[in-house]
Amino acid sequence: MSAQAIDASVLNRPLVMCGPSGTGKSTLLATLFKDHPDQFGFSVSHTTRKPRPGEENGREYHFVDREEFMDRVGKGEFLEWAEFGGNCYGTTFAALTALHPKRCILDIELQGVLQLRAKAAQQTPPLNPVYLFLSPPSISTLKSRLSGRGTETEASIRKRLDAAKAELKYAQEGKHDVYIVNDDLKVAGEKLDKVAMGIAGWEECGDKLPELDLTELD
Ligand SMILES: Nc1ncnc2c1ncn2[C@@H]1O[C@H](COP(=O)(O)OP(=O)(O)OP(=O)(O)O)[C@@H](O)[C@H]1O
Repeated sequence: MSAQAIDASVLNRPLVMCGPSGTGKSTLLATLFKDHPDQFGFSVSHTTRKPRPGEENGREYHFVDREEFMDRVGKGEFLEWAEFGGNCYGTTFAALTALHPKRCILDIELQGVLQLRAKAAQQTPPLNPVYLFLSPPSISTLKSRLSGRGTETEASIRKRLDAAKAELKYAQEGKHDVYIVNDDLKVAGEKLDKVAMGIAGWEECGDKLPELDLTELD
């Protein structure tokens, strides 16, 4: 545990990790979780896709059929949901509550962030997430990280770059609480640590969003 003052009230606020695919969210979160075991929790999402070998209901996902999923959508249980490739995916408010007293970390895409923004304040008790945007230092770095990861096809990289454009455009509106530029992994990691642990001064420890030319993503 850090010797610095911790703002306890902030730990009740879900931390929403935003940022384009390939910026380094998973890499930084893996270090955060390793450095602070049992302090944070990732919510288990619901999906209508079939479990893959080795996946367990309630661990990787809550696996449900479309009828149940839509029933839950109708009841307003999801803080965000979307359909990808013919399957539905979403996060319920209950999945967040289940993590208590661990601080909940959400890694969601722009559409999810927008839904969460619209619904969070209406919950009882109201949810007051901290929205953190992880920015690449440049568009060329983002591209090279995405292709360097070796996990994506050309088509999937194209899709991710299109989505990155929307993510970055939205970030430029200045609506996130904190921006961190992931240039040097260690420096970015220290900042994420401060924000996630709610260490006094976390709101001011971020970076200025770099001026990125989004046409480089065309
Ligand atoms: N600061 C950094 N310097 C150099 N390479 C980095 C840095 N941060 C991340 N990377 C590398 O960039 C690639 C993308 O990182 P990562 O998979 O964490 O991105 P992500 O934002 O979680 O993407 P997705 O949303 O698709 O899961 C990885 O190969 C990772 O090792």
